[in-house]
Amino acid sequence: MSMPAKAAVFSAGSWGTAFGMVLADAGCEVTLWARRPEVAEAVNSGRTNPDYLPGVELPGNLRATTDPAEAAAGADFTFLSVPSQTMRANLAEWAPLLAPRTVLVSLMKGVELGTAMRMSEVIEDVAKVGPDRVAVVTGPNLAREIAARMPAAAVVACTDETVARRLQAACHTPYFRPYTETDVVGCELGGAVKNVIGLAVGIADGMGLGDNAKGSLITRGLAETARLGTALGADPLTFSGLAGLGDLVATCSSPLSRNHTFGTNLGKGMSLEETIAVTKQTAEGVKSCESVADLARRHGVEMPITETVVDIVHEGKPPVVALKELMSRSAKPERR
Ligand SMILES: NC(=O)C1=CN([C@@H]2O[C@H](COP(=O)(O)OP(=O)(O)OC[C@H]3O[C@@H](n4cnc5c(N)ncnc54)[C@H](O)[C@@H]3O)[C@@H](O)[C@H]2O)C=CC1
Ligand SMILES: O=C(CO)COP(=O)(O)O
Repeated sequence: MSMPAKAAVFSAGSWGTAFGMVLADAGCEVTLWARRPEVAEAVNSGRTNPDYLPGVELPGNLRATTDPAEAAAGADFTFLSVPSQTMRANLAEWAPLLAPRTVLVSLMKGVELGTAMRMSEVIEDVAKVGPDRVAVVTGPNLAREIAARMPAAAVVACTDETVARRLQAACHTPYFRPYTETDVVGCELGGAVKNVIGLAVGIADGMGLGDNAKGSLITRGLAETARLGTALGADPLTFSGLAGLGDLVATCSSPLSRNHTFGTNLGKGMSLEETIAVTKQTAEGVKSCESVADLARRHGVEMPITETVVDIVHEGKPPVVALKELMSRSAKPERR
């Protein structure tokens, strides 16, 4: 019988903890790194993480530590689940501690501000590893539903398909069904841009614009995601899969989504400061809307919904004005 895979998960937020649970249920030996001792203590002694997943009983084979070296030791897979904008600094600290042949797996959905780099690019840059040692997990995976062991599919992507298959085996459970993919660029962009479109849909919901507006924003949002992806070498078909349409539908229809909820609050008339104050967890689109817009401008790609989100969130443009401008853009064919 082969040894169970060893997994390190950095860190113990909503998704790190829920995904740690998936890995544990799939038979991996999992160590979760937590920033705060009280979180590690709650996981180890109480089998809970009340700050991030209240009411969820964690499996006994999920251990936590605040020592990054202990978490990283001997891991076949090292999962990274911190806010995208702190990842570079976090990984710079952890890189010397990583197991020599570990595969680094991004669970994150963001684009770095300033560099406009995807998370796998930041990982390669900081950890000095090739693309065959870097993978991504993405798809319609709201942490609270996964933690309740509700069924979901996902994508595990790596340019090296053998690595993707190993990762697939490491996280396949009766309630979590991962599919392999080699289009890492498309998978990462799908996840990062859906957070921005999730904000846009939330704003529309908050304004009471109805379900036709929602369907229109989801579809046109997917069109601009695919336009950016194609310019960056992604396979356009990836965006009609779990990493694109699947994730977009889950986020844009769920009150569990932080990005959707953030947008809804803005659309209802809350100020940015008030909205940030009531948002307890990471809503990646708030920062990544700027880096996605930056990436699009660098490649000469038009992303009107993303630009509108930047205007509303960061430039203080009233949503009613932004709506009027979006609707009065010049008429054009649906596909071009
Ligand atoms: N929550 C969800 O349903 C899902 C989230 N994701 C992605 O997972 C990533 C993490 O998100 P969540 O776990 O939801 O966020 P969260 O806000 O629940 O947890 C963030 C974690 O990062 C840690 N953290 C925050 N600032 C840090 C810093 N400066 N240095 C080190 N650690 C720091 C926190 O202690 C916490 O453990 C994001 O990129 C998100 O888009 C992906 C799929 C599902
Ligand atoms: O990525 C997610 C679901 O797949 C979670 O979305 P939020 O970050 O908006 O909560």
